[in-house]
Amino acid sequence: MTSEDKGVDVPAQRSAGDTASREVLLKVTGLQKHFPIKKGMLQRNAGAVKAVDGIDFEVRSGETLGVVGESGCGKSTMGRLITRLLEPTAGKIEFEGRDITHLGVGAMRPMRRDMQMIFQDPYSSLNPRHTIGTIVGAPFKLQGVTPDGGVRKEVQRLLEVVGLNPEHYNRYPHEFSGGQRQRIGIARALALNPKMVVADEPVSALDVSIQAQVVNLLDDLQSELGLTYVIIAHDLSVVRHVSDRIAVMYLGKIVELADRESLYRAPMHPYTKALLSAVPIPDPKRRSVKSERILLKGDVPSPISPPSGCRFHTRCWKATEVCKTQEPPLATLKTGHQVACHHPENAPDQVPGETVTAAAREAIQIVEVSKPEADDPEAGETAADGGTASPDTPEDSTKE
Ligand SMILES: Nc1ncnc2c1ncn2[C@@H]1O[C@H](COP(=O)(O)OP(=O)(O)OP(=O)(O)O)[C@@H](O)[C@H]1O
Repeated sequence: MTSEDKGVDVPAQRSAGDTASREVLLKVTGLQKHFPIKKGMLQRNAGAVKAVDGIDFEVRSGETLGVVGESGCGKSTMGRLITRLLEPTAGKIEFEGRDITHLGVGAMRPMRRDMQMIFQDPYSSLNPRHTIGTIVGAPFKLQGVTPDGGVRKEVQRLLEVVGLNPEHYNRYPHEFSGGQRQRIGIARALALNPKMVVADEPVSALDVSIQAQVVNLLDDLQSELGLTYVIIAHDLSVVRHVSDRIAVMYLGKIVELADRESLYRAPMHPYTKALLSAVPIPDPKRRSVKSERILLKGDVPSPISPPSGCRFHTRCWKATEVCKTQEPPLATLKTGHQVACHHPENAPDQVPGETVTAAAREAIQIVEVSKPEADDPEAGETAADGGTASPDTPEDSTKE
């Protein structure tokens, strides 16, 4: 997010090319997670929730991969799979070239130092009965590690790194605001000096005025500590300025994966185009310009029985007969830009000559929205996002 978006200073935008030459830290191939549905006294198998249904991607050392998509598309499940908090149904996960797909708890323990997770809800992810000193110091205990200078000193250093007062070591989570609690979660994640951090909706439970501070903190920590991030978010405005590349998920699949610039400038998947139409325009000169928002009319189908062919065809305004029957592969149609679509935007049609179905003509509603004035940045974010942020402490006073 820009200073125009949020009214705060943010680091300069990163260049996607910066990380392209770095080594691959995480490689995911054909990853699946199907949650079985059991029914009746005998707990018979009655199908499965196909939460993640065959995804491939890589994350390079030092880069940030943003993962976006609507609620229920499988983002959190993907995050828990790659950090091995969940056992995959199929596919392969490699970390630094090592196959970790089915490592047991014991074999994973040393790997846990290198991959950490930050959770969405800073209220429920911290044990209310533990002091923040105990919470942030817990990873040392779990790993049986004593840092130089002792746990207390290191925890206090970590609290300072994330912008909290080290003197608050003995305080309890309820004494902190939402933004401060998320900083505690970040300090805990950093304790063992990880290589990769998976942040699952790290700011969506926070007030919009505090979201930028936490995103900026993550960005600063990445530069200082050389971290690699996978940042999960349900809307594109959160990951916009911190991601090098962005993966868009829909019903358990990656439908588009591209360099940030390329994705925002010329999205290829109609679903991405619809998501982007809800993101505020960051250019202050164009803020008051009217723009069109694409409202997808249909509900998200069930991941228990996703639609045949392209999973998005039931909500897509470009769908043709081939979309109903043939699943489009995630193909590289431009350098650094992969898309799974028979009729992509901003690229040659992969199945030209097909006619749009009658249902597709009814699939969307175009709404003209006036973008808010430049001097009211936060109003813009809320309006365009449908006001999704929940109330929080009004100011995130750190180091009080
Ligand atoms: N333990 C589970 N057992 C059964 N189904 C599950 C389980 N965890 C997730 N699911 C289902 O898998 C699908 C994907 O869920 P997931 O939480 O990964 O999506 P998400 O994109 O992160 O959504 P949200 O932003 O709402 O968390 C959903 O339909 C969800 O109900």
